[in-house]
Amino acid sequence: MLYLASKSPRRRELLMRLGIDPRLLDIDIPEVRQPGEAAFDYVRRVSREKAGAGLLGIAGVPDALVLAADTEVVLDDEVFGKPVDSDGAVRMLSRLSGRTHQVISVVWILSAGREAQAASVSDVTFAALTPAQLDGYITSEEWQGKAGAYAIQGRAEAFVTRLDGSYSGVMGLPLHETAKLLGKFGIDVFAGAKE
Ligand SMILES: Cc1cn([C@H]2C[C@H](O)[C@@H](COP(=O)(O)OP(=O)(O)OP(=O)(O)O)O2)c(=O)[nH]c1=O
Repeated sequence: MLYLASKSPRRRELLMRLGIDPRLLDIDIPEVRQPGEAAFDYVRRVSREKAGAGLLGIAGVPDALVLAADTEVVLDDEVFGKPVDSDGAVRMLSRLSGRTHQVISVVWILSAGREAQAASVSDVTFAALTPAQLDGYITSEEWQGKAGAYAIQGRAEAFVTRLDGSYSGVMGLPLHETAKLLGKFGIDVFAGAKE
């Protein structure tokens, strides 16, 4: 049985695209980068902690696999998580405007006896945003709950002049890497296996 340790509706939708309908685990991990912690190490750690918290929540369930992921936006080695309010969103989007940033997603699968992980790093280039575009985007509220204050799967795709990497990875769950990872645990998404 596959459990998804995530509150993100996007991650569930993306897993369902692979034909998997996971059980959901509600986890809440503090996302705080340690001083001196490299951006990539931070994303890996948080992803691992989410999976670990999920596994704790179902301790004793036989054959359980827990999948979790973390996605962060990185610019100039600064990690942009989810903005706390609209001012924070304006600050992040103003920084991303006219520049190329990285989106790092790490997927982690954990079972009682085994774990494996995969990462996806994408380069995303934004056009220079006009004040009107920025205002309009803030009003749309699509930035809420999204790393870097944007969702590529919505209006913000119109900001993107170039994407070098994984679209699903930017959205929160890189499907190529996830399918490969599931294969290591005996779940072949192309064989129609559901769990
Ligand atoms: C950059 C980007 C991020 N996002 C989302 C994916 C993630 O939900 C979120 C990044 O925050 P995360 O901390 O990775 O995930 P989350 O808090 O939403 O969910 P959970 O920890 O319970 O799994 O940003 C998009 O939906 N589209 C995008 O284009």
